[in-house]
Amino acid sequence: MRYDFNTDREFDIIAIGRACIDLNAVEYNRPMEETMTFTKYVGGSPANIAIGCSKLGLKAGFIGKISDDQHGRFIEQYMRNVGVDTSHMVVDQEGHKTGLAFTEIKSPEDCSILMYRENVADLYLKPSEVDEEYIKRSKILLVSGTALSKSPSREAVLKAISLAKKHDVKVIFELDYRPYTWISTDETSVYYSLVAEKADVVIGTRDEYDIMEGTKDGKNEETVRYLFQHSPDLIIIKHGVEGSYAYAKSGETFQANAYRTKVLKTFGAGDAYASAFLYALITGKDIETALKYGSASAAIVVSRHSSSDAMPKAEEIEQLIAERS
Ligand SMILES: Nc1ncnc2c1ncn2[C@@H]1O[C@H](COP(=O)(O)OP(=O)(O)O)[C@@H](O)[C@H]1O
Ligand SMILES: O=C(O)C[C@@H](O)[C@H](O)C(=O)COP(=O)(O)O
Repeated sequence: MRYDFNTDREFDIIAIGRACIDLNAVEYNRPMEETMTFTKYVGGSPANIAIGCSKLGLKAGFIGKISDDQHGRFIEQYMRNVGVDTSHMVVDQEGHKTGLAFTEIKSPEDCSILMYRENVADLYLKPSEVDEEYIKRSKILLVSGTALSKSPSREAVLKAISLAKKHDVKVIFELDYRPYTWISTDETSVYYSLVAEKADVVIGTRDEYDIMEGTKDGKNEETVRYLFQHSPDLIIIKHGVEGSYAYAKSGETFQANAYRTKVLKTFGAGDAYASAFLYALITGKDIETALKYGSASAAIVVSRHSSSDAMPKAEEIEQLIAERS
C-alpha cells in the first residue's frame, strides 16, 4: 500500500520547530560529570529530520527562529550547506538564545540528554513569521510536538497547520516529547491531542502516545481507534528495539523489526527513522518498505556519534536492508 502526496509541489517537506545544537560527549561510557570534551553538531528533532531528508535527496525547507549570534549562524550555515532551504529561518531580534542538548553516553544502553532550554529562540517564533506562500509550495509540513509547548511558537505552529490543511499539504505530526519544555503532562496531552486529531500522519513512540492519551501502558489498538475517528489516515507507533508498526485507516497493519547493530548511543534513532520513512513514502515505496527504511536509517545513526551529521545516504540504507533480507 502506498501513500499519496501532491505531486506538483516544489518542496517535498518543510519542517517547523527547533534548530539547536547538540554537544555530544567525546568520551563514551562515563557520566556527564566526568566528561570533559564534546563535539558540536546541529540538533533539534525537526532540524535533524530536515537534514536527514535533504541528505537522502529530498527538497527540504525549514521554518524556525535562531539566535542572532555565532550559534545561530552555525546552524543556518550547516543546514544550508546540506541543501536545506533556510530562507524562512528567522533571526531573533530580542536576545533569545540557541537551545543546547548535552548528551551523556554512560553505556550504549544508558544514554541521556541534558537540555539547556531557557529563553530559547525557537519557542519565540511568531504566527506573523509563518508564510502561507511558503507552506503551500510543499507536499508535507512536518510538525514537532515540542514546538507546541509554549506561546508564541504554539500559535505559529497552529497557524502553519491551518495553512497546510487549506492548501492540501499533508501534516505529519512527530510527537517528539521532551518533558523539560512542558509545564505538566496534562498540558502536553491537551495540545498533542488537538494536533494529532488534525494531522494526516502521526509518528511517535508508544510512550509518547501514552503522554498524548494521558494513560500508562496504552494499547496500540485503542490509540488507533481513537485517532481514526479524526483526520489521521496513517499512524506509526515505535517500540524501540522491539520494532515499529504502521496502521492505515483502510484497516491494514504493517510491522518492521529493528536492525541489530553495534550501538554507540541510542539518541538520534527517532529522527533518522522519521526522515527515512518519509523519504520512502514520498518516493513511492509501499508502507511496509518505508518502515524498513526508517528502521535501517535508525540502526545506522545509533552506531554513529551524532544525530544530524550521521544521517545516511539512500544507498547505505538500501545496502543494510539488502544485507539483512
Ligand atoms: N538500539 C537500537 N538498535 C537498532 N535500532 C534501534 C535501536 N533503538 C531504536 N532503534 C530503531 O529506531 C526506531 C525508533 O526508535 P525509538 O527508540 O522507538 O524512537 P525514539 O528515538 O524517537 O525514542 C525503532 O523503531 C528501531 O527501528
Ligand atoms: O531534539 C533535540 O533537541 C536533541 C536532538 O538533536 C538529539 O540528537 C536527540 O535527542 C535526538 O534523539 P531522537 O529523538 O531519539 O532522534
